[in-house]
Amino acid sequence: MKAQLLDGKATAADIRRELAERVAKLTAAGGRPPGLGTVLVGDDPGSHTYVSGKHRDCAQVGIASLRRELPADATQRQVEDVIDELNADPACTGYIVQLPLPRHLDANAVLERMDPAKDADGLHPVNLGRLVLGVEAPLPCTPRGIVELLRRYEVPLAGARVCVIGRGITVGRPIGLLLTRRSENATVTLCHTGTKGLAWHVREADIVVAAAGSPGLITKEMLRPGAAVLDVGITRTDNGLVGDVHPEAAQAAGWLAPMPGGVGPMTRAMLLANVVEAAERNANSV
Ligand SMILES: Nc1nc(=O)c2c([nH]1)NC[C@@H]1CN(c3ccc(C(=O)N[C@@H](CCC(=O)O)C(=O)O)cc3)C=[N+]21
Repeated sequence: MKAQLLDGKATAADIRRELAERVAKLTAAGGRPPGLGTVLVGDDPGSHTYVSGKHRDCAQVGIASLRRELPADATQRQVEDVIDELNADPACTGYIVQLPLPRHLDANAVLERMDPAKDADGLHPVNLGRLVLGVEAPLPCTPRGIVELLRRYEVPLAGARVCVIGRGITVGRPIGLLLTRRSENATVTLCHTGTKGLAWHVREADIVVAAAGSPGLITKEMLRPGAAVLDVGITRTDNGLVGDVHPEAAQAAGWLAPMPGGVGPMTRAMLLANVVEAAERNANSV
């Protein structure tokens, strides 16, 4: 039996259509269109591709684009000046700082300087804190995209055993906070490079979120037959992009969000959703 596809590409396209209608409503009322800012430092080709994709998505939905690019040797001061500028710019509804930043820069200081109300990534410490507290705030895009994908395909979450592999700030750390809310009610185990007996933990899981960045880490033999498997790993190799889930794992999985075409497009769609929601909040507060 082959796994049912969790089609992130098609689902993201549906979400963009829904968001385009909400943007049209905002602008029909005479408001200015929402604007997404991106701050890109350096010339990592992967980062450039991602940022360009985000602006293409914006154009489709009616969100204006504000691109800010700095050279790889930009100083902390120069990056923070751009942050201050976007915080003050009324045309910028929300923005992201593309990660990772070059190593000589202090990424945490940059993130803390952002206006939390303009944090389209949900990665500002105040917003991560609100997530812990259960206070409404922009949510981290990849975890939100994963939950949305599972919901739309009606993968059972309540009581499900979820195994997350990877403790990164954008995915592994925050996703447990979303999935263990009362509204989702899953039970989450967070595995990482220090985990003993990874295969055992994966085998217990109804849902596996592979976000370690380790090519082919999750094999068919590790999976509980019928498990939902979401491949969030992306490793650039000479043979193109490789995910964390071994290609043969599809034979054991009940559902599969592949890479590409799974969680990546959902991440981008949730970024747009965070911006549209921020614009709606602004419209309601004037
Ligand atoms: N501040 C910040 N926010 C981020 O959300 C963020 C970041 N920094 N840094 C890098 C990672 C990575 N990331 C991806 C988003 C979409 C795809 C995506 O759409 N992938 C396509 C394939 C893309 C391709 O072919 O290159 C897919 O999976 O189908 C991939 C990766 C967001 N990130």
